[in-house]
Amino acid sequence: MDSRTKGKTVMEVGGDGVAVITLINPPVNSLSFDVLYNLKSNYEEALSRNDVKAIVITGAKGKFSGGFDISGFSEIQKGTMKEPKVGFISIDIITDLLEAARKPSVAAIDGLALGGGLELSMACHARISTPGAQLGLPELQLGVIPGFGGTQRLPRLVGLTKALEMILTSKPVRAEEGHSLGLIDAVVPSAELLTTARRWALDIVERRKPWITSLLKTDKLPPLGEAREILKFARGQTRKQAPNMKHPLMCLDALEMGIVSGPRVGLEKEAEVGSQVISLDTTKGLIHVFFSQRGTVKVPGVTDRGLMPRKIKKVAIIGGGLMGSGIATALILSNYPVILKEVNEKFLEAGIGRVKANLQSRVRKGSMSKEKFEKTMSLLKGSLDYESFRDVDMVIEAVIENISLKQQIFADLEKYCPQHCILASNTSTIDLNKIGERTKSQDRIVGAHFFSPAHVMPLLEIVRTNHTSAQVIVDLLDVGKKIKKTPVVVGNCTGFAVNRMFFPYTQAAMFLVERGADPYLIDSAVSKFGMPMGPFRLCDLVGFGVAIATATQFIENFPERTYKSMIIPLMQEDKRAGEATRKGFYLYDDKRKAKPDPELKKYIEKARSISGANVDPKLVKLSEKEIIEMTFFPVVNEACRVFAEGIAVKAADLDIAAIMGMGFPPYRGGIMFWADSIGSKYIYSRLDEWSKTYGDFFKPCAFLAERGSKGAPLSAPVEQARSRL
Ligand SMILES: CCC[C@H](O)CC(=O)SCCNC(=O)CCNC(=O)[C@H](O)C(C)(C)COP(=O)([O-])OP(=O)([O-])OC[C@H]1O[C@@H](n2cnc3c(N)ncnc32)[C@H](O)[C@@H]1OP(=O)([O-])[O-]
Ligand SMILES: NC(=O)c1ccc[n+]([C@@H]2O[C@H](COP(=O)([O-])OP(=O)(O)OC[C@H]3O[C@@H](n4cnc5c(N)ncnc54)[C@H](O)[C@@H]3O)[C@@H](O)[C@H]2O)c1
Repeated sequence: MDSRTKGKTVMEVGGDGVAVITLINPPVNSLSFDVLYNLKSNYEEALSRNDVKAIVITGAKGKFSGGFDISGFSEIQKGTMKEPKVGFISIDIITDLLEAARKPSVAAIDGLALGGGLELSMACHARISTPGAQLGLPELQLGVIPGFGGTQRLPRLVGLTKALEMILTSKPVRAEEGHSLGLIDAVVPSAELLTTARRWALDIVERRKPWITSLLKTDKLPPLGEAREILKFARGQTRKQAPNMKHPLMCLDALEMGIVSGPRVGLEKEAEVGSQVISLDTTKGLIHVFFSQRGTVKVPGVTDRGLMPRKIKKVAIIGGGLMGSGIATALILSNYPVILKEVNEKFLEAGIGRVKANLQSRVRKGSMSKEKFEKTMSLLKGSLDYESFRDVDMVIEAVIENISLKQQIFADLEKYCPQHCILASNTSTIDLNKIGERTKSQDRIVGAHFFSPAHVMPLLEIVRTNHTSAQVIVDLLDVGKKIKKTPVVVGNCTGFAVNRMFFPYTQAAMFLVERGADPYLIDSAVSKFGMPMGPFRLCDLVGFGVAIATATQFIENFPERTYKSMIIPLMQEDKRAGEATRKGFYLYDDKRKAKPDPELKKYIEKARSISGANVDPKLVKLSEKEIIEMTFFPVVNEACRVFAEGIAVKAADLDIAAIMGMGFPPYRGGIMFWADSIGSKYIYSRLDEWSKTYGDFFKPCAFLAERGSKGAPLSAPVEQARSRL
């Protein structure tokens, strides 16, 4: 293969008259333009050869195709690649050359057929798949739309309602379900895939099997009036669930056009819309997230050294509270045997009970069978001492946030655990060097910072000190992958990456409220921006105890940029501690529904009199845009510090940390990507102005000042010398 080309197809013609065209573009046989143009020429050859009666399309190495090559979108966005004529691939090649051919084709699907991969297969005249293969159109998740005919063929194969569900949720179905839906014609074992597909193709030629053109099918489509109603409902839901994104509605336009005006017009609309969505800002953000998420496991100086992860056969967890039980759940769900240690029988029983409850909720929802529940629970053993720690490969400490307790535990672990054992802590804020101070095992001490609830939240911050060995990081990255977390490797400091970014966000909100801004308007603006909830609703959810404990760490470590507000401590004095006490910034009813509380004013006024802050008429009347800037620019400022200090090795890691740890909207690409879309110059000038009026909390850091003065992107790499990793 030419090193400049990305993938190819190969064609082999058998003695039976079947041409097998194989898609080859590792690792997932994505459909790059090179693959697609190769496919076109192979196809033309197959159609012109007299010794070819039928065609089978398949993918190399157990995967049909993961869809269009996503890097192609980035290249088109950057202008480094020219987009082909609108409709050239979907209409000229896939429809007019392939589907309308006078020789039939069958798709032989192993492993997966996603996005453009499934769309290509739907243009074939039959589809044979192996069991368990994943079939789906996940394009909306990337900010694009199914653009190789998927908006037209999927509803015609599986019906409008199911097609909408698959497209709007981006969720794939397994081959067995695909078979019952009519998407797949037969499911056969891997070893029989090609022979069955070849035979099927010849049977179509011989008219022993039907020659089905998906685009012309109408039997699964509802009558027009009903279809319009279904689409109207889908539009309403989409507007509610994705209010800041245009591409899902544009996708529905293409789908509707095909139903109302026929599939050819639908294909044209799909091609037009497909090309328009590529340049949307939200699409740029989502595509950036796709690659950034996969990039977090590439850590310079760690993962490029040829180290192989060691096998972790058994894990011990210390502390079966909220976090320990969640971590245990995540591990046993991925088949790791786990020992859970607690202080006494009562706490141990409670911890195991929490793990059980986590799994039982899956059984109740039907996503876990009773047998699987029993089997999974059998991987968990309780313990009250360290005797059973003698053969564990990794320990994760998750006791309360108390330095001397953690120091004692790590000293004990050094005595009982084998020498190779990884010693991890789930601390949210404490310096890991302090935790390991009483040991000689600094090279195997690492942070494994999970987020609550640990068995649900997708992020794992892997915290590395200057002493942690690369091998330990490689091992933990592997565990992270096995338990289906997205790991981000960060350096050691108070709050690491996520909590450091989180802190100024709530602080800024408190600052604004003390100067007269309405907390409920702030929450509403932040939710509209795309966060799952505003800062005040979040404080209520997390609880004021946690909020105060975290604030204390920040006041101690970063006093020069901490805004000290008394609102939360004053409420806590009055036994208002957030949602758990049914009173915080909001009042909560039995169904946990939040409603504004007029009494809140009282606490704000009292806090204002303590801090000496005055109501500022400008801040009382902030627009939504100004609220977003005043709450998120301080976050950008802190993210810049984290980046400049080398706590994060790549700006894109902070994007993923913000999305998965803070709930920052993925379609904005993450905190640094969003900041660059606004421009460093503007962010710097706003913070600089506020710091002059309101004090050092807003003061732009040196990194932001330097880049802002030049208007340079914040995400451009920091010189290696300054990076800590
Ligand atoms: C006009 C166009 C119309 C069309 O309708 C649009 C589309 O088809 S849009 C597409 C619709 N399709 C989708 O949205 C599917 C997107 N892909 C996925 O969901 C998962 O990657 C998949 C399930 C396939 C494998 O999961 P896994 O086993 O956990 O593995 P992994 O996730 O770690 O990936 C391994 C490597 O493969 C890379 N790569 C993967 N796919 C693509 C791609 N399409 N392209 C390029 N690269 C791709 C990935 O970056 C990574 O590279 P690296 O350098 O090693 O970091
Ligand atoms: N709660 C969160 O949202 C969150 C998120 C991320 C990280 N963390 C961190 O996780 C850790 C645990 O937090 P949590 O919320 O699960 O606390 P928790 O109070 O719910 O649980 C702590 C558990 O540790 C047990 N324990 C105490 N000493 C022990 C010992 N010597 N041996 C065995 N067990 C012992 C306690 O009995 C208790 O059950 C803390 O370091 C915290 O900072 C918490």
